[in-house]
Amino acid sequence: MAAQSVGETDGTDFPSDLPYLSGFNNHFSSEAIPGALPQSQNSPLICPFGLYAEQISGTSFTSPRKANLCSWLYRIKPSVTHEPFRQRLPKNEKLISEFNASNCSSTPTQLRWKPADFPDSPVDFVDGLYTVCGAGSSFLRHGFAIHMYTANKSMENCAFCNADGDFLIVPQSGKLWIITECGRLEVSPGEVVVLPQGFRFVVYLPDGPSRGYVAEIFGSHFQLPDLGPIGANGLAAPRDFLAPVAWFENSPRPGYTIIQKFGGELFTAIQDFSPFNVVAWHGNYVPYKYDLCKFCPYNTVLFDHSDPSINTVLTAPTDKPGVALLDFVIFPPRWLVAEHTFRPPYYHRNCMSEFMGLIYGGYEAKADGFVPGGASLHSCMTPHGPDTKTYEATIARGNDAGPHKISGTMAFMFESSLIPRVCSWALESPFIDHDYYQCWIGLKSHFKNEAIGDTDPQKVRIESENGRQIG
Ligand SMILES: O=C(O)Cc1cc(O)ccc1O
Ligand SMILES: [Fe+2]
Repeated sequence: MAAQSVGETDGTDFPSDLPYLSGFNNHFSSEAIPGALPQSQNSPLICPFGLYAEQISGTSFTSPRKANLCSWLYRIKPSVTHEPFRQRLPKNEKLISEFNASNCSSTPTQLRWKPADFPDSPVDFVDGLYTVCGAGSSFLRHGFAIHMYTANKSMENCAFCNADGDFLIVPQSGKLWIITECGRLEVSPGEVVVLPQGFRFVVYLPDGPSRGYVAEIFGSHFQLPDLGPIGANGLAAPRDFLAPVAWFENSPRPGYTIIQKFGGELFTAIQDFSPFNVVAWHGNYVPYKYDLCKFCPYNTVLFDHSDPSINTVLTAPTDKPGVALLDFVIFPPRWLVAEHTFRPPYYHRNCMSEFMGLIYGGYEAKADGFVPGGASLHSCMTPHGPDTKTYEATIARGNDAGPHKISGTMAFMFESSLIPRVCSWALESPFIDHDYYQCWIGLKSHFKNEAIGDTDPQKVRIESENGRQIG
């Protein structure tokens, strides 16, 4: 248990030394005013300072203790104090949580997008969100959506609440100042933030234009991966996950709008106060952030290429052991030392589907075309791997390549066991790279059939048809 207190400050001006609570899945306690947290019970008849007690559950009440997530918030007014929800108009047609033939296509084609331009008219985080692909259903509590956003203005007099699932936001450009009901988080590119289902939050853009990626998961929550034979340490350390400390505002906010995403659609409800009125809270269901530079990568130290799962930061499980609804994997700076090994990612077809993004730098498997802010999708069993330039350069370096450090880069992958459908607007996007396939077309046959003593493909075919043993 940890307790920390901060005073009331202006929500639009974050201090540079914002305090955090450290740990993953801890049961935290935090109070912005000492004494605001009820002691020895969750729901006293009268709470300290006349606060309302309100619970937020991230798992069913009866979930096993090790999976159970909930927090108690002690607030000036309860969340229910608002006018009825109404459908938000105009609709954001490009934000969805059901994936079917009316809004999506299924395609095995390798897909790649260039970075989307920042908007030229004012757009905030909510209006800047658009879904790229996904599978399953928020209603059925099984599935995921991958969204991206470009925005250039802070949210004003409104807060967002996602009833559908958890958001894992990966900012690529532009810092985010996020106020949540548990407190404030500053999230810069290179850091990621998880905003669990149901929490109200607002996104400010202190640096101006911003772009990034969002993985949304329905019916599961992120965990740290098991470490197996790696041992007790390595990859993302629990203490590097940072949750906010309690912070509240208490000024009247006429016409304040809660924008609730529910079944992929947006609804609004008006209230006359800020939802960031939680003076104290405790629990293990909290927003948190993580700095990817703190990740301690493990990899091969003699030969061959490790599967990317070795660098899993967070995993959202399904009910099948070892099968993820969504893994968040990174490709951080690290030494490549493997001997007599093709060091870039191998050519492969995967029964899982792989969505990739690039935060900064270059990606080891692609010499060109995959740039920061861009994205790629290689779905279930779609072949992919290093582009021709990367292959040829690796072979040219030969077997004697000494230890080499990949630096100044941060690529990531959202990998899912569900097969994503791709949104029509993503397929029709002006940023889609129609020539993506070309990056592999130049891969030549280097086959030398020493047994036959001939490399002419025509002759090799005839020999083989004559029944002679080849290869
Ligand atoms: O396709 C990709 O680039 C991601 C990836 C990287 C790697 O090192 C091994 C497998 C894999 O899917
Ligand atoms: Fe892959």
